[in-house]
Amino acid sequence: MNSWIDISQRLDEKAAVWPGDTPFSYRLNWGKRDSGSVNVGQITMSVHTGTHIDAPFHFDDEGKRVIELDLDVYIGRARVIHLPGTDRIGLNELNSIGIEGVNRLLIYTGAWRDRSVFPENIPHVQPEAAAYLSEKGVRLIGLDLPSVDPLDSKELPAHHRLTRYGIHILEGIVLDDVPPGDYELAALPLPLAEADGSPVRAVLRKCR
Ligand SMILES: N[C@@H](CC(=O)c1ccccc1NC=O)C(=O)O
Ligand SMILES: [Zn+2]
Ligand SMILES: [Zn+2]
Repeated sequence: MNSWIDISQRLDEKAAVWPGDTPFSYRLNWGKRDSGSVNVGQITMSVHTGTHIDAPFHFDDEGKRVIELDLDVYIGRARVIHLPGTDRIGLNELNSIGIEGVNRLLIYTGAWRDRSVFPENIPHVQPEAAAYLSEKGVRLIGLDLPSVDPLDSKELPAHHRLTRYGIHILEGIVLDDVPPGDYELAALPLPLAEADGSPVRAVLRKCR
């Protein structure tokens, strides 16, 4: 039996959020003692907290909402690559590794070290990489970072360009202990009808 590797961030009140965004909270609304039978909780969070996917509606008013996203993208064979110490993910970086025929590409950068603190600086995806990625077959890109664009970007060029090329975005994965190679991935969004993003439980299993 091959066991699944959890590559999701833990969700508790220590989870780092985008500056000014809603903190994560889980609250027991009804205690078993009050209800007589059950504990019933409530969560409050930004959908961009921890390990999550972006729907195009996040950066485009006309873009797809989470429920409209193709599920095939989030389950299936994925390649993990390591780009430690890089400040950008562009054609040079991707070319030197080779990603022919890869449909789901997960990138370890190691740049977000302390996940209880929102990072100050992160590597970003160069928009020019989107065409190259799609030509190679990539339909999902996942990073161990809170965004595919620089944190101070308002235009979000990588988000837009990736989406234009049919590449879906997975952010905040944890690849610290995952060697490069081929895996099966499952990282399904919740069936949120209107949302611009969704938390996911992302898991990998080594392909044999
Ligand atoms: N684009 C970011 C999220 C983002 O930009 C954001 C998330 C929550 C609150 C504010 C945000 N951006 C504000 O400029 C992301 O990739 O998830
Ligand atoms: Zn996001
Ligand atoms: Zn994003």
